[in-house]
Amino acid sequence: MRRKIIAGNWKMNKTPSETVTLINELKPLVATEDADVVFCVPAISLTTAIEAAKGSNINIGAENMYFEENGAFTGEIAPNMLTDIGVKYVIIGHSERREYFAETDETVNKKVLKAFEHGITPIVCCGESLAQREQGVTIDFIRTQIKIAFVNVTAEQAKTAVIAYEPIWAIGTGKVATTEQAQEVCAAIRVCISEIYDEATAAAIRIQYGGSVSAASAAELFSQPDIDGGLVGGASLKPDFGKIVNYK
Ligand SMILES: O=C[C@H](O)COP(=O)(O)O
Repeated sequence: MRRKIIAGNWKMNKTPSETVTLINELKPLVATEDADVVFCVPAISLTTAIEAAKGSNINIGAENMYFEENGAFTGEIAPNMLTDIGVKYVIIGHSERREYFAETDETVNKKVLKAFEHGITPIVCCGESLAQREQGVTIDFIRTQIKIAFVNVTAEQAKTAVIAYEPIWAIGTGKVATTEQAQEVCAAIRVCISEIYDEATAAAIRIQYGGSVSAASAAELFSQPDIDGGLVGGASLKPDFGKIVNYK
């Protein structure tokens, strides 16, 4: 039985001081022993967030990371800068990074490899556009994203990875995928992982759904056989996130 993992993606929201306030507010609400809870916060707030989350079950993750060790990459964050302060998770290849910051399947793969090299768990994002869904190419597209993201990743590494399936048309739109749509794609991702590796790897890897997850939709989504939790945007900034984490 896979352990659920419910992560908040704060995106570009909250200053460092607002971060302390929000973590203190959410701490008692997200307390659970039944799932891993991760808050992915802006880079400038990581240290503050780690300090504020001390003594709680909240893990702190980054929203992005660069794939080089160090050097002339102005504005980027190296993997050892994250591990040095105790960051355990990093979101990689979010659709907003792909759309606005030119990330590609290839850079996603480089970042995934680099995260594993440094012992950081990647939350690898994939997801189709509305046009792709309407063209009937969703599964083909997602399979390509997954296959490239996992090039040269070992089975042992893949077993510890997290994949977030986020249909782009459902992000921040209030238009959550139906439970059937979300389960269908998450199941297809698991099949893809079993083809790349084996059944054991497919059974171990955790697959989240993301896209307008709310307190109202979490229970049904997270009880699907291939959905192991969620990557939550807007609702992760509100007390509602407590209800999502304790969805049962
Ligand atoms: O990473 C999170 C997703 O982009 C979902 O965002 P949302 O819950 O605001 O739709």
